[in-house]
Amino acid sequence: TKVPKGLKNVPTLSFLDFLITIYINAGPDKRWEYARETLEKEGIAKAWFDGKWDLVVTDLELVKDILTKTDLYPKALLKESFPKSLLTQYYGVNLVFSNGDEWKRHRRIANPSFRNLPVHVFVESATKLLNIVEKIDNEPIEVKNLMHRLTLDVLGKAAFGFDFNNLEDPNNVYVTAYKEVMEEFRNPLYFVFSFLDNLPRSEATKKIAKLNKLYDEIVESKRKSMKMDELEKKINNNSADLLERMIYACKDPENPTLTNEELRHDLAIFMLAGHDTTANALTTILYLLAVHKDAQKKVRDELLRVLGDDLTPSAEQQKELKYMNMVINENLRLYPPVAQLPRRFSAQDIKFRNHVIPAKTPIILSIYGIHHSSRNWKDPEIFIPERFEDEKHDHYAWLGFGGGNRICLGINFSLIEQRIMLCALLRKYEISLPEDSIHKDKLQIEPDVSGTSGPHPVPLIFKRRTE
Ligand code: HEM
Repeated sequence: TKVPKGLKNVPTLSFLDFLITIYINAGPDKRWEYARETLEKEGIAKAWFDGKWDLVVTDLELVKDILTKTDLYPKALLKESFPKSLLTQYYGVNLVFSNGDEWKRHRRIANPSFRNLPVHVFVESATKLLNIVEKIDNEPIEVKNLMHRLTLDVLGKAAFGFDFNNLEDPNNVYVTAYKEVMEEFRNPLYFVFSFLDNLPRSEATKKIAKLNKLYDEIVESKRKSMKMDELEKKINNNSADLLERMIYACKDPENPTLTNEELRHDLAIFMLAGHDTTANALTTILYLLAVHKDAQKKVRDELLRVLGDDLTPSAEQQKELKYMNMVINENLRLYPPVAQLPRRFSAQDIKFRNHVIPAKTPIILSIYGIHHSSRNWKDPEIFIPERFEDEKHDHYAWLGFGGGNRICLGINFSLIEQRIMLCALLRKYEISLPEDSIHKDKLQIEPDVSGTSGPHPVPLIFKRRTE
């Protein structure tokens, strides 16, 4: 396709390289290898994708503009990018994929729900996790699967009071339905060639219908049966889930309300935004601690000093877990679970340096690239938690949770969940990587067609501590 005039002088990422990355099932790390030289030098590049020219961005000045001027750079909505896709059927318009007033309506209802976090849910799941690990002392346990089961349980309970019980029952019917739907979404062909969405996918549609029915029933029954004074009580004693808090917020005459369908789409996106991301983050952080024994010891010493036997750090204590927090940041820098932000596009022609980004150009912000660029970080491939000691880095060089007003709503949710799981595991276990691990030299990362990415399965050994 013809290159728009304003993008003529923007360097081009090779389409052949792109096809190779699809063919070899490359993760964000391998894709960055192909793009690194161009993007480290220029900060922007154009890439042909699905019949259009996309702009890939790592330049921090432009990144700041994109994240702060959301009217100039709205998000591409699913129904616009993939009109007939299963993704659109399942996620619809929601808190993550919406713009302007519609987004404000969702965010206003959801914001207060994230103020009090369900620490009891985290602790309950941490206890179940320990029960599982305890039975397999000193043998490799595949951590990625375990962390996905754990965070699915946490999210189900915290978001809508549903116990997937995936830690204890890996083949629960709803878990299977959820996994199968996610598998359908992962097919890269549908991202690259969206015309394929015109073909019927009846099996996949049925699976989605099953999950939608579950969410719908939960939303409807809560809306109908919950009396306001009951809800208020639950909110006051912090036992209400996110959905109940959102339903309660809808009743406030000051707030615009959300329909049952909109709430269902929010639940669906919470499951993706909150479960896979934190699961991948926990997996990679456990891998890093298994490989960097000195860091593991420092995190453990610190948590024993700050918390002793307690499993529920207060807000004060969480701040005191300084080294753990640095390791959490460094983990999200090295292995950002959201490797690239959902696409934005330019709402009008935008001047940038000597280029003019034409209106409607799809824009991809590469978090992986920003986190691994030697322009932003010294020795970007090396694990150095201390680099976060005095937060000297550029504000937009670390975007683990995004930035600007579309910044992640679940930051504290995820951070507290991660801290509690690390406290639970490290206090009792010494973690190490088996000698024959495929990750021995480097963590092997899976493809990231949908924007979220994580490692290939990571078996780790948990040896009970004797001290
Ligand atoms: C390590 C874990 C997590 C990571 C790495 C992560 C990352 C992100 C990123 C990068 C964004 C920005 C997306 C954009 O600008 O287009 C985002 C947005 C969002 N995240 Fe998270 N997230 C995590 C956990 C969670 C959790 C636990 C929840 C909820 C339970 C959550 C809910 C959301 C929501 C609702 C948004 C959309 C906010 C908006 O547009 O107003 N996230 N997240």
